[in-house]
Amino acid sequence: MTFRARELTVRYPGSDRPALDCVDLVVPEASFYAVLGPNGSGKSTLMRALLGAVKPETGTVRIADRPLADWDRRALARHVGGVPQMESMPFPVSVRDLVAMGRYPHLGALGAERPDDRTAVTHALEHCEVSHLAERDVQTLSGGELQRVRIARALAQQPRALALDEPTASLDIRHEMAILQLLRGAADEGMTVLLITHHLDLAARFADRILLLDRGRVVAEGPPEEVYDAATLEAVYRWPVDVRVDPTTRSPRVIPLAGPVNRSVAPRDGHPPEPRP
Ligand SMILES: Nc1ncnc2c1ncn2[C@@H]1O[C@H](COP(=O)(O)OP(=O)(O)OP(=O)(O)O)[C@@H](O)[C@H]1O
Repeated sequence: MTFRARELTVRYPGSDRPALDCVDLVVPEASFYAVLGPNGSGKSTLMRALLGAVKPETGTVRIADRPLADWDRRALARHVGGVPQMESMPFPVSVRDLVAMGRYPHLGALGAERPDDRTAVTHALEHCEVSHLAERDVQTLSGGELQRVRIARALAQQPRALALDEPTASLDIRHEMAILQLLRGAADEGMTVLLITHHLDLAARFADRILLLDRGRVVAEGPPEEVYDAATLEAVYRWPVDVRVDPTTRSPRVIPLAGPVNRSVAPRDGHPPEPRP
Protein backbone atom coordinates (compact mmCIF):
# COMPACT_ATOMS: atom_id res chain seq x y z
CA MET A 1 0.00 0.00 0.00
CA THR A 2 1.38 3.37 -0.98
CA PHE A 3 1.06 6.54 1.10
CA ARG A 4 0.99 9.72 -0.94
CA ALA A 5 0.80 13.26 0.38
CA ARG A 6 0.61 16.37 -1.75
CA GLU A 7 1.23 19.86 -0.46
CA LEU A 8 0.17 18.79 3.01
CA THR A 9 -0.10 21.65 5.48
CA VAL A 10 -1.26 21.13 9.07
CA ARG A 11 -1.73 23.94 11.56
CA TYR A 12 -2.78 23.29 15.14
CA PRO A 13 -5.38 25.65 16.63
CA GLY A 14 -3.80 28.76 18.12
CA SER A 15 -0.44 28.14 16.48
CA ASP A 16 1.14 30.92 14.43
CA ARG A 17 3.19 28.60 12.21
CA PRO A 18 2.17 25.33 10.55
CA ALA A 19 3.45 22.08 12.09
CA LEU A 20 3.66 20.72 8.53
CA ASP A 21 4.28 23.07 5.67
CA CYS A 22 3.48 21.99 2.12
CA VAL A 23 4.90 18.47 2.44
CA ASP A 24 5.00 16.14 -0.55
CA LEU A 25 5.84 12.49 -0.08
CA VAL A 26 5.44 9.07 -1.62
CA VAL A 27 6.01 6.02 0.55
CA PRO A 28 6.31 3.19 -1.96
CA GLU A 29 4.55 -0.12 -1.41
CA ALA A 30 6.58 -2.80 0.37
CA SER A 31 9.27 -0.37 1.43
CA PHE A 32 10.83 0.60 4.73
CA TYR A 33 10.57 4.37 4.94
CA ALA A 34 12.07 6.37 7.81
CA VAL A 35 11.08 9.89 8.83
CA LEU A 36 13.76 11.88 10.64
CA GLY A 37 14.08 15.38 11.98
CA PRO A 38 14.71 17.34 15.18
CA ASN A 39 12.22 17.56 18.04
CA GLY A 40 9.14 19.45 16.94
CA SER A 41 9.94 19.19 13.21
CA GLY A 42 6.54 17.65 12.39
CA LYS A 43 7.21 13.89 12.25
CA SER A 44 4.32 12.83 14.50
CA THR A 45 2.06 15.37 12.84
CA LEU A 46 2.90 13.83 9.46
CA MET A 47 2.01 10.37 10.76
CA ARG A 48 -1.27 11.68 12.25
CA ALA A 49 -2.16 13.36 8.97
CA LEU A 50 -1.37 10.23 6.94
CA LEU A 51 -3.61 8.16 9.24
CA GLY A 52 -6.41 10.72 9.28
CA ALA A 53 -5.97 11.63 12.95
CA VAL A 54 -5.50 15.34 12.21
CA LYS A 55 -7.19 17.29 9.45
CA PRO A 56 -4.86 19.16 7.13
CA GLU A 57 -5.45 22.84 6.47
CA THR A 58 -4.64 22.17 2.82
CA GLY A 59 -3.31 19.31 0.73
CA THR A 60 -4.29 15.71 0.17
CA VAL A 61 -3.48 12.23 1.43
CA ARG A 62 -4.01 9.12 -0.66
CA ILE A 63 -3.61 5.58 0.62
CA ALA A 64 -3.32 2.89 -2.03
CA ASP A 65 -4.27 5.52 -4.62
CA ARG A 66 -7.57 6.29 -2.91
CA PRO A 67 -8.19 9.62 -1.13
CA LEU A 68 -8.12 9.14 2.63
CA ALA A 69 -11.61 10.63 2.94
CA ASP A 70 -13.03 7.90 0.67
CA TRP A 71 -11.81 5.08 2.90
CA ASP A 72 -14.36 3.32 5.09
CA ARG A 73 -12.91 3.60 8.65
CA ARG A 74 -13.21 -0.13 9.35
CA ALA A 75 -11.57 -1.08 6.06
CA LEU A 76 -8.79 1.40 6.79
CA ALA A 77 -8.30 -0.16 10.23
CA ARG A 78 -7.97 -3.59 8.60
CA HIS A 79 -5.30 -2.43 6.19
CA VAL A 80 -3.36 0.28 8.00
CA GLY A 81 -1.91 0.03 11.51
CA GLY A 82 -0.36 2.66 13.73
CA VAL A 83 1.78 2.71 16.85
CA PRO A 84 1.58 6.23 18.27
CA GLN A 85 4.43 7.72 20.28
CA MET A 86 2.47 7.90 23.51
CA GLU A 87 -0.65 6.29 24.80
CA SER A 88 -2.08 6.11 28.29
CA MET A 89 -3.31 2.79 29.63
CA PRO A 90 -6.13 4.03 31.87
CA PHE A 91 -7.81 0.63 32.43
CA PRO A 92 -6.43 -2.64 33.72
CA VAL A 93 -6.28 -5.13 30.85
CA SER A 94 -4.16 -8.22 30.27
CA VAL A 95 -1.38 -8.17 27.69
CA ARG A 96 -3.13 -10.86 25.67
CA ASP A 97 -6.42 -8.92 25.63
CA LEU A 98 -4.66 -5.70 24.59
CA VAL A 99 -2.88 -7.46 21.73
CA ALA A 100 -6.17 -9.14 20.75
CA MET A 101 -7.66 -5.64 20.29
CA GLY A 102 -5.53 -5.49 17.14
CA ARG A 103 -7.95 -8.08 15.70
CA TYR A 104 -11.10 -5.94 16.18
CA PRO A 105 -11.28 -4.69 12.58
CA HIS A 106 -11.17 -8.30 11.35
CA LEU A 107 -13.86 -9.76 13.64
CA GLY A 108 -17.23 -10.73 12.19
CA ALA A 109 -20.59 -9.16 13.08
CA LEU A 110 -20.87 -11.10 16.36
CA GLY A 111 -17.36 -10.11 17.37
CA ALA A 112 -16.34 -13.71 18.11
CA GLU A 113 -12.67 -14.67 17.77
CA ARG A 114 -11.87 -17.33 15.17
CA PRO A 115 -8.82 -19.60 15.12
CA ASP A 116 -7.10 -17.19 12.68
CA ASP A 117 -7.49 -14.37 15.17
CA ARG A 118 -6.02 -16.40 18.01
CA THR A 119 -3.10 -17.51 15.79
CA ALA A 120 -2.37 -13.90 14.81
CA VAL A 121 -2.32 -12.87 18.47
CA THR A 122 -0.08 -15.79 19.48
CA HIS A 123 2.37 -15.03 16.67
CA ALA A 124 2.46 -11.32 17.47
CA LEU A 125 3.17 -12.08 21.15
CA GLU A 126 5.98 -14.42 20.10
CA HIS A 127 7.49 -12.04 17.53
CA CYS A 128 7.72 -9.26 20.09
CA GLU A 129 8.95 -11.63 22.82
CA VAL A 130 6.11 -10.87 25.19
CA SER A 131 4.39 -14.30 25.36
CA HIS A 132 5.64 -14.73 28.92
CA LEU A 133 3.81 -11.53 29.88
CA ALA A 134 0.47 -12.56 28.32
CA GLU A 135 -1.49 -12.72 31.59
CA ARG A 136 0.07 -9.60 33.13
CA ASP A 137 -1.91 -6.39 33.54
CA VAL A 138 -0.46 -3.86 31.06
CA GLN A 139 -0.42 -1.22 33.81
CA THR A 140 2.30 -3.20 35.62
CA LEU A 141 4.74 -3.45 32.68
CA SER A 142 8.06 -1.67 32.33
CA GLY A 143 8.33 1.01 29.63
CA GLY A 144 10.13 -1.28 27.18
CA GLU A 145 7.78 -4.22 27.83
CA LEU A 146 4.74 -2.02 27.20
CA GLN A 147 6.32 -0.71 24.02
CA ARG A 148 6.78 -4.26 22.71
CA VAL A 149 3.19 -5.12 23.64
CA ARG A 150 1.92 -2.10 21.69
CA ILE A 151 3.96 -3.19 18.66
CA ALA A 152 2.54 -6.71 19.08
CA ARG A 153 -1.00 -5.30 18.99
CA ALA A 154 -0.23 -3.57 15.69
CA LEU A 155 1.30 -6.76 14.24
CA ALA A 156 -1.69 -8.84 15.36
CA GLN A 157 -3.78 -6.56 13.16
CA GLN A 158 -1.79 -7.91 10.17
CA PRO A 159 -1.97 -4.59 8.33
CA ARG A 160 -0.66 -4.03 4.83
CA ALA A 161 0.89 -0.76 5.96
CA LEU A 162 2.18 0.10 9.39
CA ALA A 163 3.26 3.49 10.75
CA LEU A 164 5.25 3.57 13.99
CA ASP A 165 6.28 6.64 15.98
CA GLU A 166 9.59 6.03 17.79
CA PRO A 167 8.62 2.43 18.59
CA THR A 168 12.06 1.43 19.84
CA ALA A 169 12.79 4.53 21.94
CA SER A 170 12.69 2.61 25.24
CA LEU A 171 14.03 -0.74 24.01
CA ASP A 172 17.37 -2.31 24.86
CA ILE A 173 19.79 -3.18 22.04
CA ARG A 174 18.53 -6.76 21.61
CA HIS A 175 14.85 -5.83 21.45
CA GLU A 176 15.49 -2.77 19.30
CA MET A 177 17.42 -4.82 16.74
CA ALA A 178 14.85 -7.63 16.88
CA ILE A 179 11.97 -5.23 16.18
CA LEU A 180 13.82 -3.46 13.35
CA GLN A 181 14.76 -6.79 11.76
CA LEU A 182 11.14 -7.87 12.08
CA LEU A 183 9.92 -4.69 10.38
CA ARG A 184 12.59 -5.03 7.65
CA GLY A 185 11.42 -8.61 7.06
CA ALA A 186 7.79 -7.47 6.96
CA ALA A 187 8.67 -4.83 4.33
CA ASP A 188 10.51 -7.47 2.28
CA GLU A 189 7.36 -9.58 2.39
CA GLY A 190 5.16 -6.74 1.14
CA MET A 191 4.23 -4.56 4.11
CA THR A 192 4.75 -0.81 3.80
CA VAL A 193 6.59 0.35 6.92
CA LEU A 194 6.77 4.00 7.94
CA LEU A 195 9.09 4.52 10.89
CA ILE A 196 9.63 7.73 12.83
CA THR A 197 12.91 7.64 14.69
CA HIS A 198 15.77 9.63 16.16
CA HIS A 199 18.23 6.77 15.55
CA LEU A 200 20.04 8.08 12.50
CA ASP A 201 22.42 5.10 12.22
CA LEU A 202 19.74 2.44 12.51
CA ALA A 203 17.46 4.30 10.10
CA ALA A 204 20.32 4.35 7.57
CA ARG A 205 20.88 0.66 8.09
CA PHE A 206 17.30 -0.55 7.76
CA ALA A 207 15.40 1.97 5.67
CA ASP A 208 15.15 2.07 1.88
CA ARG A 209 14.42 5.76 1.89
CA ILE A 210 14.62 8.62 4.36
CA LEU A 211 12.55 11.78 4.68
CA LEU A 212 14.29 14.55 6.61
CA LEU A 213 12.03 17.22 8.08
CA ASP A 214 12.92 20.56 9.62
CA ARG A 215 10.34 23.01 10.99
CA GLY A 216 7.57 21.26 9.12
CA ARG A 217 9.30 21.26 5.74
CA VAL A 218 11.03 18.56 3.73
CA VAL A 219 14.77 19.20 3.65
CA ALA A 220 15.88 16.01 1.91
CA GLU A 221 14.36 12.77 0.65
CA GLY A 222 15.94 9.70 -0.84
CA PRO A 223 18.18 6.73 -0.06
CA PRO A 224 20.23 7.13 3.16
CA GLU A 225 23.54 7.60 1.25
CA GLU A 226 22.05 10.65 -0.47
CA VAL A 227 20.26 12.18 2.51
CA TYR A 228 23.13 11.75 4.98
CA ASP A 229 25.20 14.72 4.00
CA ALA A 230 27.13 16.19 6.96
CA ALA A 231 26.40 19.82 6.03
CA THR A 232 22.67 19.11 5.65
CA LEU A 233 22.46 17.22 8.95
CA GLU A 234 24.45 19.92 10.75
CA ALA A 235 22.14 22.62 9.45
CA VAL A 236 18.99 20.68 10.38
CA TYR A 237 20.08 19.48 13.82
CA ARG A 238 22.20 22.56 14.52
CA TRP A 239 25.01 20.39 15.80
CA PRO A 240 28.36 19.49 14.18
CA VAL A 241 28.53 15.95 12.82
CA ASP A 242 30.75 13.78 10.72
CA VAL A 243 29.31 11.14 8.36
CA ARG A 244 31.28 7.98 7.59
CA VAL A 245 30.45 4.67 5.97
CA ASP A 246 30.46 2.04 8.70
CA PRO A 247 32.89 -0.71 7.66
CA THR A 248 30.72 -3.42 9.23
CA THR A 249 27.23 -2.44 8.11
CA ARG A 250 28.30 -0.52 4.95
CA SER A 251 25.67 2.10 5.71
CA PRO A 252 26.26 5.75 6.65
CA ARG A 253 27.03 6.46 10.29
CA VAL A 254 26.58 9.86 11.89
CA ILE A 255 29.17 10.83 14.49
CA PRO A 256 28.10 13.78 16.63
CA LEU A 257 31.16 15.99 17.29
CA ALA A 258 31.83 18.18 20.32
CA GLY A 259 29.29 20.99 20.21
CA PRO A 260 29.31 24.67 20.98
CA VAL A 261 26.88 24.69 23.92
CA ASN A 262 26.18 23.18 27.35
CA ARG A 263 29.74 22.25 28.20
CA SER A 264 29.27 22.89 31.88
CA VAL A 265 26.56 23.10 34.48
CA ALA A 266 28.78 25.15 36.79
CA PRO A 267 27.21 28.43 37.94
CA ARG A 268 27.91 31.27 35.53
CA ASP A 269 29.47 33.54 38.20
CA GLY A 270 32.49 31.27 38.23
CA HIS A 271 31.93 29.75 41.68
CA PRO A 272 32.27 25.98 41.62
CA PRO A 273 29.27 23.93 42.80
CA GLU A 274 29.00 23.22 46.56
CA PRO A 275 30.98 20.11 47.47
CA ARG A 276 28.82 17.06 48.04
CA PRO A 277 28.47 15.93 51.65
N1 LIG B 1 -1.92 19.16 19.63
C1 LIG B 1 -1.08 20.15 19.36
N2 LIG B 1 -1.44 21.44 19.55
C2 LIG B 1 -0.58 22.47 19.27
N3 LIG B 1 0.66 22.28 18.77
C3 LIG B 1 1.07 21.02 18.58
C4 LIG B 1 0.24 19.89 18.87
N4 LIG B 1 0.93 18.76 18.57
C5 LIG B 1 2.14 19.18 18.14
N5 LIG B 1 2.22 20.51 18.13
C6 LIG B 1 3.39 21.32 17.69
O1 LIG B 1 3.62 21.01 16.31
C7 LIG B 1 5.02 20.94 16.06
C8 LIG B 1 5.36 19.56 15.49
O2 LIG B 1 5.13 18.60 16.51
P1 LIG B 1 5.36 17.05 16.26
O3 LIG B 1 4.86 16.33 17.48
O4 LIG B 1 4.79 16.67 14.96
O5 LIG B 1 6.96 16.99 16.19
P2 LIG B 1 7.94 15.74 16.14
O6 LIG B 1 8.86 15.98 15.00
O7 LIG B 1 7.18 14.47 16.15
O8 LIG B 1 8.74 15.95 17.51
P3 LIG B 1 9.47 14.92 18.53
O9 LIG B 1 10.73 14.46 17.86
O10 LIG B 1 9.77 15.82 19.70
O11 LIG B 1 8.51 13.81 18.86
C9 LIG B 1 5.72 21.26 17.38
O12 LIG B 1 6.05 22.62 17.38
C10 LIG B 1 4.65 20.98 18.43
O13 LIG B 1 4.85 21.78 19.59
